[in-house]
Amino acid sequence: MLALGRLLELTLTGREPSEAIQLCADGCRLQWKTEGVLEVDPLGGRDSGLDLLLSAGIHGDETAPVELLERLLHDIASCRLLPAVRLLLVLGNPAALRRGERFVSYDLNRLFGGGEPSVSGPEALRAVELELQAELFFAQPQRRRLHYDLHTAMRGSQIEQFALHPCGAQPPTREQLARLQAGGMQAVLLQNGTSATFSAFTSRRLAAEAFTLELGQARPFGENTTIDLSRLEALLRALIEGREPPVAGDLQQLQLFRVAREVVRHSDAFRLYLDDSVENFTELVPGSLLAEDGDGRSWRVEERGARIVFPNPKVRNGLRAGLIVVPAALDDVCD
Ligand SMILES: O=C(O)CCC(=O)N[C@@H](CCC(=O)O)C(=O)O
Ligand SMILES: [Zn+2]
Repeated sequence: MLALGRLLELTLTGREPSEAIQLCADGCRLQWKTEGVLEVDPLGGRDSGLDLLLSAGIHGDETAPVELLERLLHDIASCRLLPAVRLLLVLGNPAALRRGERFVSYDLNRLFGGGEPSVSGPEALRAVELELQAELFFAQPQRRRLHYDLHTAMRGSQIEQFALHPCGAQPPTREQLARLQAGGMQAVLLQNGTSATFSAFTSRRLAAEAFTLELGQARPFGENTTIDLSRLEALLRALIEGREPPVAGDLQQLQLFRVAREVVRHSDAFRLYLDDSVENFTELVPGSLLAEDGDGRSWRVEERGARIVFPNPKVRNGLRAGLIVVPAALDDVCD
């Protein structure tokens, strides 16, 4: 296998490759762009016109999707997977991946598109670097742009694999949803308002079809045996080879939700009245008190069918401490 096929090893050891460009025997070209970022260009005749950005490890303790990207790259670098797309592979936060922690000094996925101008440190620099890499990659006109940002969650989930549609993006199409369903996603959560995530950046600023994918519970490297990524892996292999898999028109199996309210931690007085064992998508009791903060702020459950996603009282002040979500209908979501 070509040395550039070992992107994870290079990244975890903080080494630069001795050659930044290598050619596979079948003619595809691998180019190391910067730490954790590798571009794959197909042979001219095999290019399907898709620019595909796959990112993982934006949070350094979410390793299953990093292992998935590494498997795909190994197969590309040993000519077992023949790309027919331009592909950018991104290991988001190398310093945090080396520590096995969500972040080093600030959550990287809150810093894209100038999310927190006052924040400095390694993640602020990395956000700018990844924005630049994504901009360069998606700079070619007349091509289809697709970005999946792969994550795993801190908690267990009643719906194990789901996609988040970023704030500010065009409503998803039925075809996009069907593709996600084909990749094993059981639900799609539509967000509104603003957000400074990587997928919101590529969708809003770079006009990519972009989704964050949640793929199970976060575990350290080598301990991801209970997460089944087979459907997503099959979808990604098909996309990479330029075989758009047949997408079922029937979206009945796919659950849809929208964010009704965001719970934001404003101060150290913030209290979340949910047990640590509560899973994502757990139904909330109508009328119950969900959280309180200083200045008399409180969140009481008002919405019918409300569920909680990503509850986390330990975030920094000013950041999201949970999402109250409600069911949505396909006809209200898509044209
Ligand atoms: O488990 C959690 O609390 C968070 C899991 C995670 O990292 N989720 C992403 C979602 C990004 C998005 O909203 O598109 C995040 O919080 O950054
Ligand atoms: Zn994450």
